[in-house]
Amino acid sequence: MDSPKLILLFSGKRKSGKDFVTSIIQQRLGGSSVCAILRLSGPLKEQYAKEHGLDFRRLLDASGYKEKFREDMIRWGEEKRNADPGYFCRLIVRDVPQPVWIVSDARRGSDVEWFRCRYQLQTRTVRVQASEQSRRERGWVYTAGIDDAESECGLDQGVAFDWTISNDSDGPLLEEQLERVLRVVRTACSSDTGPQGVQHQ
Ligand SMILES: Nc1ncnc2c1ncn2[C@@H]1O[C@H](COP(=O)(O)OP(=O)(O)OP(=O)(O)O)[C@@H](O)[C@H]1O
Ligand SMILES: C[C@@](O)(CCOP(=O)(O)O)CC(=O)O
Repeated sequence: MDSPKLILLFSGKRKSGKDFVTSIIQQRLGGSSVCAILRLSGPLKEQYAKEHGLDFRRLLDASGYKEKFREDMIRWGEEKRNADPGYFCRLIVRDVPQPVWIVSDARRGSDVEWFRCRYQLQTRTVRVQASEQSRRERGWVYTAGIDDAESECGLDQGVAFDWTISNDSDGPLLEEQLERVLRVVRTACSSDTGPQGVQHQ
């Protein structure tokens, strides 16, 4: 099994900026040769697109396309997860050589448990927070059945996040907040023993 030095599990509501923030972290760490961004929704969207004759690439981007199918994709993914909660987790960690893994879309307690159980020392959790106003400005529209369901609310309680990042244009500077996370990642990467004893700040 591949053994990463550090795994950052990101979660946050729709349009909080998970993709935006994780991509900055990847760039700051030196790009995709050092840091892999893994999406639980990647294999889900790929299989869903195949079965339903959809455009997989467009399901991955930040446009409105994926929103047309979100409710049904959630239902479809939950069927798989109910049968096997680690189904998508196992798929995304296959053959990942980079020392730092970012999972950009943890949504459920079972996602966090899966990583903590297998990579106890390496796993850290990061919450991306944004106001409803910021999220609306980025295109979010409240949708009953999605925004009040497990896919969006599964990690609202029950996880003591190692870091919470505020991603609002009128909030604390993003770069300064990310620097705290980056310091810990760099320390873990430069230590022979990995993240043991590396404290978050
Ligand atoms: N701090 C920011 N400054 C400028 N644009 C931002 C910022 N954060 C997010 N955005 C933009 O807002 C949009 C939504 O962000 P992003 O796709 O990262 O959110 P997300 O949490 O991954 O959303 P979803 O889960 O709904 O796909 C994107 O177009 C992104 O570029
Ligand atoms: C179907 C689903 O994977 C869509 C995720 O899309 P995105 O991370 O918002 O691009 C959400 C879920 O798994 O509950």
